[in-house]
Amino acid sequence: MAEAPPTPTVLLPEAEVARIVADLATRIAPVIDDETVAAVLLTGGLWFAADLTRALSRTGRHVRFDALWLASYGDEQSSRGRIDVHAPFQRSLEGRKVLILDDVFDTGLSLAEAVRHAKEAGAAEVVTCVFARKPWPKPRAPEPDFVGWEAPNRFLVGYGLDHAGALRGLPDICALD
Ligand SMILES: O=P(O)(O)OC[C@H]1O[C@H](OP(=O)(O)OP(=O)(O)O)[C@H](O)[C@@H]1O
Ligand SMILES: Nc1nc2[nH]cnc2c(=O)[nH]1
Repeated sequence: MAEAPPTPTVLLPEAEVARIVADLATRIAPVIDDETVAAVLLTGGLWFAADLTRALSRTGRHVRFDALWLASYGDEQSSRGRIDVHAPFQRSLEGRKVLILDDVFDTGLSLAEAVRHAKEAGAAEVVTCVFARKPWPKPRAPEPDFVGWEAPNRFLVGYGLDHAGALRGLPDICALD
């Protein structure tokens, strides 16, 4: 029989997640406007993007929304170092400010690729925000403009982060290692 997966250890309970998202919204709202396109990186960024856009609305900032479906990890626990584009942006970004949202920043390859796609699509300005940033021994470029939480160097699950497609719906952020 297959070995049971390790039990997730809670690192950031959902109340802390909510507090961090609300704080991010108050920091981001002044640097964007209602013409800004919030662009989520699918799939993992979906939970954070849903919460952040609602938190922005509570501050009176009602952004547009789009998605870019990138995949670098597949079902692995480390980056394959190659980014596949499963689905491009759906609407024109020409001349717009774009707020790219993702759940986690690790090697930085996904965010760099997303910024490149947004600029290629004609974005006038690109602002980036990740919920969690993991440590990395070498410089990463670009660093996100906004970071919610400095995460430890562990394999994270929950709040969009998956283990081979599972556990994304955990409301807390947990470590699986
Ligand atoms: O900084 P990086 O090393 O590029 O890692 C970050 C990316 O890894 C995860 O995506 P993944 O490719 O696993 O796809 P997913 O969104 O479907 O989970 C996560 O959602 C980020 O987009
Ligand atoms: N699920 C998951 N995906 C990642 N992508 C980059 N880092 C991580 C991580 O810690 N967990």
